[in-house]
Amino acid sequence: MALLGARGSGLVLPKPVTFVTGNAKKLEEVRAILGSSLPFQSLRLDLPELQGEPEEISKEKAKLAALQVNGPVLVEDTCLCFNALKGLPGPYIKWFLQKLGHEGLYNLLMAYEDKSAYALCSFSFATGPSVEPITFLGKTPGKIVPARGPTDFGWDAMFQPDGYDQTYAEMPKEEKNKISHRSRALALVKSHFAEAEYTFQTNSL
Ligand SMILES: O=P(O)(O)OP(=O)(O)OP(=O)(O)OC[C@H]1O[C@@H](n2cnc3c(O)ncnc32)[C@H](O)[C@@H]1O
Ligand SMILES: [Mg+2]
Repeated sequence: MALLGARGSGLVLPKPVTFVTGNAKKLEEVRAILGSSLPFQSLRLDLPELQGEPEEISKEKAKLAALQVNGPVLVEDTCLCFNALKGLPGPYIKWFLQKLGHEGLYNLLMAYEDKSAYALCSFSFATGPSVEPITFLGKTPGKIVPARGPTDFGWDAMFQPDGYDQTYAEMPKEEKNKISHRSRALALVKSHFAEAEYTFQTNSL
């Protein structure tokens, strides 16, 4: 056995971290945001869509992923929360978007003057299947608008972050990645890894 990344005095992990998601667009953003700062591998897997509070959903997702991978995993769950609807659709946004589309989602807010919303990303990291995951939250406030821009990533076209006159979909990717819910949560993930100084075990041939 040899140790990789042997700068650390932290916990030795049996394998590299695997980011588990069924969403190629998420993976693309996670790659762009992390760059070479936190090496990881990815596994395309549709984990169950759970119910509950965002942090709990994310933690449960990490436990399920760690069982599949049998090693360290990173997962995330994303919510889109309408303030007028007391945070709904929240973690159920995937089904709302799938059934109602952008227009139907916007129409949910027709009866309300308050179009404010926030995007919330909950990353969870588990070092293995029998270890309690740690969660990192990132939130970006904004408002819900009729769809503008490309519609190839979820609800990007209908979310306009505060302080911008473009929707996430209209912004250059680098701009979204600077201020997004995902990048804010990943900044905390990065700090955690910097502090924890994990080292990774690898088989040396
Ligand atoms: O396998 P996982 O990682 O769960 O991928 P998913 O697509 O099922 O994702 P979620 O369960 O977190 O559901 C979130 C929904 O919000 C969408 N979404 C996630 N991040 C987004 C972002 O940054 N911008 C726009 N839509 C996003 C995503 O396409 C889903 O419809
Ligand atoms: Mg999902």
